[in-house]
Amino acid sequence: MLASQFNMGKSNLIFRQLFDKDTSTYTYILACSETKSAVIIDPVLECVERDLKLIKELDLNLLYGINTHVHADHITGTGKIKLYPTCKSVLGSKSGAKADMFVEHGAKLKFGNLTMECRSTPGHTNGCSTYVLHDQRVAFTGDALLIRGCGRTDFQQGAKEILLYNSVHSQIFSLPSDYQLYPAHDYKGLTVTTVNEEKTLNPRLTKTLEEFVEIMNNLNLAYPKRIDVSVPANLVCGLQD
Ligand SMILES: N[C@@H](CCC(=O)N[C@@H](CSS)C(=O)NCC(=O)O)C(=O)O
Repeated sequence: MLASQFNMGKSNLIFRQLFDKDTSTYTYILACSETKSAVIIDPVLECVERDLKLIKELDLNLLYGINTHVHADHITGTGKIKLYPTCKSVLGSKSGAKADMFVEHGAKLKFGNLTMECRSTPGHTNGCSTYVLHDQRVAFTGDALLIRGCGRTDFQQGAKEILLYNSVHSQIFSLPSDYQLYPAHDYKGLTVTTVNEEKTLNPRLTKTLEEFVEIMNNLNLAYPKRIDVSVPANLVCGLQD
């Protein structure tokens, strides 16, 4: 069964998980089935036509284009999606980038009869946010927590291993263990995890803080290929000329 067909708690959530294979990025379309009010999380510029086509086919009314953070590996699609008349771009208040709306830790975003809580989860970047739908028992973790991994901590705002470790433990691992977690990327073909799975199986975040710092300092990842174009564009929300 596809993740998008799971019945997640209350059934008034329309849920679609979309994938960009060039950057291994997940984009999510979420909507209230009663009102058709919708949000899109982490759209990729090159996939905007696909996303808007689906939004139209499902007869949704897009309210928010949310970026979980300022991405370094791809240009966000929110600048282009904002051409959709009712849509406002949304970013965490500590992101240091442009957006129509900034959300603080603890803020609630409503779309139709659904409510999403914003939790600040810095470390990969300063403005990283995780979005939680408590009634549906799901959270969208951006790059803070990946399936059996986590976002790197070696660029943008510098070495932030301790910050990321504390963010994940205090804001994501503190959620009930059955909550499903959807990341912004997966590089191994996985689609979804749970709080319990990551609390017990994550090879980085189950370690002590000292061990975590050591692991993160030895990832030896190549810089994202498109970082030099992506970050400047995303600082202005990927806005189109
Ligand atoms: N090869 C990709 C970039 C891969 C990468 O660095 N991914 C980031 C998230 S996107 S900035 C990351 O945090 N990875 C953590 C990990 O453990 O893989 C490219 O060139 O774009």
